[in-house]
Amino acid sequence: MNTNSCTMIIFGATGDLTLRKLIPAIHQLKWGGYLPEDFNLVAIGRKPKDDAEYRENLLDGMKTLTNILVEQSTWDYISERIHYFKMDFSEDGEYERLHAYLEKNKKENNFSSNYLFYLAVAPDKFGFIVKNLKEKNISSENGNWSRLVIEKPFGENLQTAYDLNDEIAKAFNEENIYRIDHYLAKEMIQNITMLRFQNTIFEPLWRNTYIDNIQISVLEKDGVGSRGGYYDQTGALRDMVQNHLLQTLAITAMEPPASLGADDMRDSKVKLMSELVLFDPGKSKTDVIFGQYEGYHNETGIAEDSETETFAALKLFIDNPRWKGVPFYLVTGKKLSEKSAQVTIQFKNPAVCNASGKSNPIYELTPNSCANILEIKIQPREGIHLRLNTKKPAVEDQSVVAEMEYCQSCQYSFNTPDAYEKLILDVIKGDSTRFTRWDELALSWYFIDSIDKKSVPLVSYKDESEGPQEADLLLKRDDRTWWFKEKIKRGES
Ligand SMILES: NC(=O)C1=CN([C@@H]2O[C@H](COP(=O)(O)OP(=O)(O)OC[C@H]3O[C@@H](n4cnc5c(N)ncnc54)[C@H](OP(=O)(O)O)[C@@H]3O)[C@@H](O)[C@H]2O)C=CC1
Ligand SMILES: O=C1O[C@H](COP(=O)(O)O)[C@@H](O)[C@H](O)[C@H]1O
Repeated sequence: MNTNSCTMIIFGATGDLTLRKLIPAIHQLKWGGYLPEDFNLVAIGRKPKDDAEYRENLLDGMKTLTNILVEQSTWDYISERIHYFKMDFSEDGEYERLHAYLEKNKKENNFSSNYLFYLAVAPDKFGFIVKNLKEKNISSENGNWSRLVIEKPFGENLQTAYDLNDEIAKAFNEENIYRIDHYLAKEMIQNITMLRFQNTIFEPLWRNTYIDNIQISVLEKDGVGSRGGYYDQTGALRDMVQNHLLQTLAITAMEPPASLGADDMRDSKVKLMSELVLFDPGKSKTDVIFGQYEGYHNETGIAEDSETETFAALKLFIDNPRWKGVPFYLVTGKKLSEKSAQVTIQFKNPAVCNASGKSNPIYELTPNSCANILEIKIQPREGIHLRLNTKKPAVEDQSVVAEMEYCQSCQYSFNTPDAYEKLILDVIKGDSTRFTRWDELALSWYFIDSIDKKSVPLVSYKDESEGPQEADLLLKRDDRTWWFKEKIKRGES
């Protein structure tokens, strides 16, 4: 048995995720020499196509939707191993055909008996597919493995997430379930752990004594595109905040784990997730802002009277001694003026700045520009930005801000693997460190469910703007500003 050989079976293989992320990731894995030799991909879609047409669609998608450089011999190699299987996965009867197809290919074409099932489908389809995989006995035998990769969002709220988890647990053991959150595989999100725990200058300051507030912003330039049907049922809170933003928050704010191993890391994140609170759940109205871009109703698949939020900003707290009193501001939205993601840690003002303000000749800075800032840049540019106060070289004493920039993507751009490459390889190797455990997920839903969505008014914002003004007021009330806006003003990436 070759544990690294694999037959990957993608449900939803004609969809956006497969085109934009999964196939490019397979291409890059092969190009980098990481794809197992014994690899085949069964691509399940309901549209009538043959292999040649499907492979052509994938190649077009890679060329037009991604910026990867398609290498001809790499593409020739993987495209031969991609097999289109027409199937309507909402029909029970179809699974017997799939079973027979896999068995036949195992015998005749040496397909590996290690199965990687990838559910790149709308969340309401997860349970049905998994139930049928189990009932129709589509799994590996004789010491081979069957692993299940489930996309996000995992459920629509705490209850449906529980129901889904129960359904999946009937078919797969926890160690074979890989709940994906691709932000966990982004280089700079992983780097947060290194930065905190491998630099003596940060960890002692990582607490309310020294930190004023933390901001996590994930902004997107694109609108909903071809995903209107899915997105309109989901909204920004469930599409982005429940998973990517809360996971980023957990990694930023968790207590030091006992080790950097999968379970210790996840134990620390679980503890943190259990401590998330809105200042006052009754205050969803003021501490949560929902927006919708003006052109949203013109997108395909959007209900005429849709009130789905495409922008969400919120202020929350972590109820533990380390973070008591420190607000965390989260923001995400579509159709904004730029695509970027960052975590910004604003330290407290130095005493001299607070005490004297403009009357002190040393500090002619405004309180905002006085604060030390540590910015972890996740995308598009990966890196770290640190803002320090220094003395301006002059006869008189004056301070000046020194902006220190480390551009990681400038140094490593060609070698940095995309998140999906790392995640697919992790599944093939059986390493679940970068995946979400059930208890983390349940707690994140518990927090999201505490937001009284109905009490939050929906405001409109201009396409390609910086979001609704109401989001500014959320910080202005606290005498603060969004750091991502400061960056846009200065034209930084
Ligand atoms: N797109 C992205 O950037 C990201 C997506 N995700 C997650 O990935 C999952 C998939 O998203 P995405 O690819 O965007 O969704 P799409 O709507 O683009 O794709 C869904 C796919 O499922 C297929 N499908 C639907 N019903 C059936 C059926 N009964 N039988 C066979 N095939 C069917 C569709 O086929 P058909 O074309 O015939 O309708 C389509 O190929 C979601 O859970 C999403 O949250 C996560 C991160 C990023
Ligand atoms: O999970 C999702 O993520 C993408 C954004 O991912 P990124 O890696 O490009 O930042 C988002 O567009 C999509 O709506 C959501 O489902």
